[in-house]
Amino acid sequence: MTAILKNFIGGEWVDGSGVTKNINPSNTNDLVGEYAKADKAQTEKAIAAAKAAFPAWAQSTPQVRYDALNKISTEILARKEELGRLLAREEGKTLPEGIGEVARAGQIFAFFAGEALRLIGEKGASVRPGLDVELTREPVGVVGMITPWNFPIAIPAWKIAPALCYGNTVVFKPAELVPGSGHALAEIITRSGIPAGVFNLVVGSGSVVGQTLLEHPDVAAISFTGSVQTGRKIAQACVLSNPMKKFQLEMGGKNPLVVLDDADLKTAVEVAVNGAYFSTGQRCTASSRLIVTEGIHDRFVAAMAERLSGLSVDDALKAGVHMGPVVDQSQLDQDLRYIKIGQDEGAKLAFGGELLKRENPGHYLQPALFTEANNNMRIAREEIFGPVAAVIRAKNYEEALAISNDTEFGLASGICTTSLKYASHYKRNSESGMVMVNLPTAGVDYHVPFGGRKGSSYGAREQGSYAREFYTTVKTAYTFPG
Ligand SMILES: NC(=O)C1=CN([C@@H]2O[C@H](COP(=O)(O)OP(=O)(O)OC[C@H]3O[C@@H](n4cnc5c(N)ncnc54)[C@H](OP(=O)(O)O)[C@@H]3O)[C@@H](O)[C@H]2O)C=CC1
Ligand SMILES: O=C(O)CCC(=O)C(=O)O
Repeated sequence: MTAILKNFIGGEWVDGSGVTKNINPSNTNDLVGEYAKADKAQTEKAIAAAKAAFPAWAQSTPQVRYDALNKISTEILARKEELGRLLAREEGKTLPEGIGEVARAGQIFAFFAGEALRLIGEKGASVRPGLDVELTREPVGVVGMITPWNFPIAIPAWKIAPALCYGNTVVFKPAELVPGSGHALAEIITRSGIPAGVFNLVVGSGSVVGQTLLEHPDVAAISFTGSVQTGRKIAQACVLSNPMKKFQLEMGGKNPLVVLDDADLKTAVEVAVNGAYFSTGQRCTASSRLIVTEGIHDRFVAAMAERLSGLSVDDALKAGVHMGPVVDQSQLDQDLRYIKIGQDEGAKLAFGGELLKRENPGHYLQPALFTEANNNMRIAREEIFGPVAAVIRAKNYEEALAISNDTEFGLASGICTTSLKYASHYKRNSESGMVMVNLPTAGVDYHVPFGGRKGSSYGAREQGSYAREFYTTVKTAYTFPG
């Protein structure tokens, strides 16, 4: 019997009113852990604790915040192998991917430790004689964080670190499917020296914990990453709440990767395989539309099929595995449903798409590659969120660009080409928040803005110093010295 891991509310570890089980998708007989589920009343307590802690934390010195964030970073980085193993075990990323994600979380805390020292206001002349104008940034208040299962430590890190850095207090709800990494992060945060109530962890469902955060008048802002469907509900709730809440939404993608005739074939295949299938394709930045021009199309498809046949799909913790399992049965059902939809729509399943059996029972799916797809098909328009990509043929660069932009999403996009002219044109004209040249659409730096356009994102950018737009509010002060 393992102990049920508790929630952290107002500086204390507390029992929940239910339990959520964390199951290893590589081996569904393996119980990773059991976690106390918070109910509405406990979530309200966490909000009250965060509200009470806010005035003092908002006034804390940059040195205090630097020290806390730096301490969190140091512990995460020192334990990256162990935490990476936990992450891979609960989410199904491969071990190197899990360790990489943990390292990224540690680096994010280090970055925001430094940011705490860099937050300085501005002073300027007034348009009226004799007056001074000062611009300062103040924290927003209690921030509710609702995070998804696909990056169980990096996404919480890139929300919690800036929130604390700029003087906000936090109520953090990890995805119920993968609470382990969020819980481990919370333990580390509790050892950082921050006062009780500044950071609170409430594991529980979106419909209870998430909904309470959305409805509560003392939550000033919501930072959300997840599906478009839930994102819309969050936007609505934040606008209808009284007072209205600030909110930021990072949602889906249907990210294009354009491959031009002049691309280096080997590079294009590596970029496409990484972008579409690594992390089991469960990245909002994954390349799910591979838009390939006529002259390279057949060679690209043949090379992709060959490369995919060499990928090892197995237990995320096994050495040498390229792709772990799908996160759970419901996501696997969604992937299989879309594979059937693609076939029914007339696309050709050129590789994969079948369930795989491995030593232990898990959600193993052979990466699927469709060809002969067109951009009107559902497999080219709707986010699948699994290891499924579709090749769409284009006559030339101009048509490839038009297809690339013909989507309701706009998170990431990429192009493989050796032409400076096309690369430059694509960077300027691709309607996405992040553009990659000869690089996978997924996999980004932690010190620069992350976010998209159109249906992919709403509100201020996350990550890097741009995160301050969301986690602070600007005050304009006028002084007449007399
Ligand atoms: N763009 C991205 O980064 C991601 C996109 N997705 C997409 O979403 C699909 C479904 O995945 P899923 O995890 O269910 O995504 P959701 O959008 O449902 O979940 C994301 C987070 O929102 C919470 N949530 C759900 N409903 C509510 C609500 N009514 N009020 C407040 N919070 C809520 C969830 O809680 P809980 O799940 O704990 O109940 C979770 O913490 C995927 O197949 C994929 O297409 C998923 C993950 C990330
Ligand atoms: O591509 C990345 O590095 C980040 C992807 C991401 O944030 C997501 O899938 O939610």
